[in-house]
Amino acid sequence: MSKVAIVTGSAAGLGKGIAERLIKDGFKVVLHDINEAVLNKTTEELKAQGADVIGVVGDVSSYDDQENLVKRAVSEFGQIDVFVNNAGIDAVTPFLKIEASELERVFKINVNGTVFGTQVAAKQFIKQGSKGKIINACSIAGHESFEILGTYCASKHAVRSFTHTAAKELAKHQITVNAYCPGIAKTEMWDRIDAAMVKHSDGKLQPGEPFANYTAGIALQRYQQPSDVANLVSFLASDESDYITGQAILTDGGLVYR
Ligand SMILES: NC(=O)C1=CN([C@@H]2O[C@H](COP(=O)(O)OP(=O)(O)OC[C@H]3O[C@@H](n4cnc5c(N)ncnc54)[C@H](O)[C@@H]3O)[C@@H](O)[C@H]2O)C=CC1
Ligand SMILES: CC(=O)C(C)=O
Repeated sequence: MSKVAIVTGSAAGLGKGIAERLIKDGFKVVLHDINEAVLNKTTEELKAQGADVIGVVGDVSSYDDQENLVKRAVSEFGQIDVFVNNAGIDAVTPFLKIEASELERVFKINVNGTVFGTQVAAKQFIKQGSKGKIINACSIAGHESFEILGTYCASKHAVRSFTHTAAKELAKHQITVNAYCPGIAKTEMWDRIDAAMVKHSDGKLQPGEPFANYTAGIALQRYQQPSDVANLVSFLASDESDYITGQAILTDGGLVYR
């Protein structure tokens, strides 16, 4: 029987790449995103390629939406095996200008979203009496704290911490919890980060320069493709990773060394 994976924030970017790879690996996939129009487009695109997918609209920062996501997955496909907490947002602000609204917005999605996704997935795995795999989007920013990315970095450090705690508590149910930590991938997220870094540079940086500066530090001398990230998630979603839990694994072409 085919396994079932849920991937949040999978209408575009890294989440879409992960969904495509899991489909190739033989999974039925539940796509999920807050952006209904793009989600519908991606769902139709993948169905047209023969994939067994459904799309569910929702906001990861809402526990009810996450519960509904699992309910929809189970009613459509009968069970779940893998839950990828991929959805996340960025923020670029000099430290002295960080406001409460930014902290709340970013933590609600990146941290609360990951915690709620982990909770609803784990409850379903326990109900099924099956093993399960929870895979979280962390980042190089969950291992290192970069200038003017303070809120984002703190949220990803929190994701790494919750990955450790959840792994320890859920291991007795044969549920593993791991995280993938990408480096610099040219998705819409980095387009936004680049534009914001230019805005905060007082005319010192031109569009494209922040991205170029970050990628210049990559040992393998190229920026990341969604497929690079998906390769790691594919492994973490497979039985091959059964003896790995509580790890936040870097996939960054050689940028941050831990
Ligand atoms: N792009 C990069 O270089 C890196 C990205 N990451 C992480 O990987 C994950 C994916 O990043 P990207 O694909 O680059 O981002 P992206 O911004 O290009 O795409 C994110 C997707 O998530 C959706 N989304 C946003 N808020 C949501 C919410 N509240 N509920 C449901 N869906 C929501 C968006 O509509 C979008 O389709 C994020 O957690 C990000 O922090 C980590 C390291 C590097
Ligand atoms: C987008 C991201 O995760 C960075 C800048 O590390």
